[in-house]
Amino acid sequence: MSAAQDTPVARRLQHVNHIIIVLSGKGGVGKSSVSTQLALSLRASSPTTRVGILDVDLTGPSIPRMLGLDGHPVHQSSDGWVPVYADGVEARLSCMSVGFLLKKRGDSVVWRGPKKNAMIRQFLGDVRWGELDYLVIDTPPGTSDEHLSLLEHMAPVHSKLSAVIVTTPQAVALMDAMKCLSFTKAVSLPVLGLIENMSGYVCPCCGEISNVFSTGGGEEMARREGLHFLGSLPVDTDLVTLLDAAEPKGPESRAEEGSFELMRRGTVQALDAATEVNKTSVLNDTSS
Ligand SMILES: Nc1ncnc2c1ncn2[C@@H]1O[C@H](COP(=O)(O)OP(=O)(O)OP(=O)(O)O)[C@@H](O)[C@H]1O
Ligand code: SF4
Repeated sequence: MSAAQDTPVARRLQHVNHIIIVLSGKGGVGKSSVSTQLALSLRASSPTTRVGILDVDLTGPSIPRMLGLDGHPVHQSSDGWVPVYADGVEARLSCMSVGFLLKKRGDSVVWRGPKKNAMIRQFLGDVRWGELDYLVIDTPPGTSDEHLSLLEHMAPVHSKLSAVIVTTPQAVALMDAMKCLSFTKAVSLPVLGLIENMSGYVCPCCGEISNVFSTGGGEEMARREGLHFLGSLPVDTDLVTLLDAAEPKGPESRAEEGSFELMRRGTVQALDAATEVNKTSVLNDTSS
């Protein structure tokens, strides 16, 4: 690590292998649900895989609720903040969110850019993530102060930083997803691929998938833009029940299910492909 890179953020992230930033152009498309399910699925991929999930949706943090961790206290140790473990003593799914710091559920954060930036720097520089295979970061919709702060602190010190974009199939959501994509190009953030959420509806009686809205728009956008398509997730009433449940639940409850497993596999394959490209370009750079 060069002196310029020896920052608190660099020290905290040096044992984090991949960082996946989850983006969506539009609000309410299921970005937090996808972040949660991606983290759960990655954790379930092997008995030793360790995953962190950082919620930087500062004005609307929903990860604690989705993981059944609402109201959990955060411990401050002499060596920084201890993340909240969604799986108790196993400690393979750690979580940090501004939601843990609010006095009560439903309180809101009304901060300007500099204060948000300071909070994000603190999350990245003070949380004791330890060794992680993946750190999944849930962000607010659109591209705002939070996204710029994340990149400002992480891009100079971490080489395996990438994004996934979540969209729904409707044209308005796809237009906003395109804006997200253009943001990633402007800031040179590699995109692993696109996930289409709320793609069809799973009948709770027979499991049949019906296309209530349009479907396939995300896949079409991925093809057009030369992105990996990481999978489509149907509207699933079971998922709403699980995510909205106030009671803590087993964190792997949905992880083995088909569409999430496909999304996890798509993401891991895209990460492997991106790592290969990096290796090849490093080899080319050194041989020229
Ligand atoms: N595939 C799905 N099937 C059924 N319900 C879903 C699905 N994806 C998300 N939801 C539900 O839609 C609502 C919004 O989801 P979520 O909070 O993940 O969206 P978001 O894009 O993160 O929102 P925000 O813009 O507030 O950050 C939640 O109630 C969630 O349970
Ligand atoms: S999908 Fe099948 S079970 Fe569901 S409402 Fe239609 S016919 Fe009934």
